[in-house]
Amino acid sequence: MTKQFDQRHRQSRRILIMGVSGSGKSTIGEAVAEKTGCEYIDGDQYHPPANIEKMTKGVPLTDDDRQGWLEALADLFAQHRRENKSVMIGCSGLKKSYRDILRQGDPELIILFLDGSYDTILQRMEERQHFFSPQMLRTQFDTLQTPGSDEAISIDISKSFDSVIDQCVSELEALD
Ligand SMILES: Nc1ncnc2c1ncn2[C@@H]1O[C@H](COP(=O)(O)OP(=O)(O)OP(=O)(O)O)[C@@H](O)[C@H]1O
Ligand SMILES: O=C(O)[C@H](O)[C@@H](O)[C@H](O)[C@H](O)CO
Repeated sequence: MTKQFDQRHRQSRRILIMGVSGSGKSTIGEAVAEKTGCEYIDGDQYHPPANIEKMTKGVPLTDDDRQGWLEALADLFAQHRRENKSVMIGCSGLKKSYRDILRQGDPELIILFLDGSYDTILQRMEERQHFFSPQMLRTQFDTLQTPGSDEAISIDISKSFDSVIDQCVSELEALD
């Protein structure tokens, strides 16, 4: 078991946990946030109803559909930064330009990229109940602009659930 962060000796920080649909943002993000003592917010909660309706019908979102949603998440990062509070937000953040919008909320944003293959993620998606259909996974990979090591910390999600959580926690601890 990885040790908990000692909150007394650490600055607050804002963390984006990103990756295609089904990469584990909600499940891994919530567990990592809990272990590191920070709040977790699922970006899906901030989609306007029209976006959810579109995805439920199997229609991928466009840049325009995502614009206001990304701005709302950037505002959340900014609010936490102003209040000197830590937060982790799960958001696909597929394109560099999307991550640039999110960084407007915090230029020092820490990014964890949940990196996995199409086949691994497809299998996991097929085993869950969710409004986002596995048939749309290909479009997520088509849109994804993989962040380099200068932009994000890459996490290998092919491993077990606990091992992925431990990877995330140790990477964050290493930043302390
Ligand atoms: N390392 C892992 N090993 C096995 N299953 C995993 C692992 N990580 C996540 N999962 C499972 O994969 C599925 C997808 O994870 P999750 O719903 O957290 O992804 P997500 O990125 O939040 O998806 P979405 O963006 O569509 O909401 C879940 O059923 C989750 O339990
Ligand atoms: O940018 C996008 O295409 C969307 O954010 C999707 O990735 C969904 O929000 C989500 O991941 C499905 O639950």
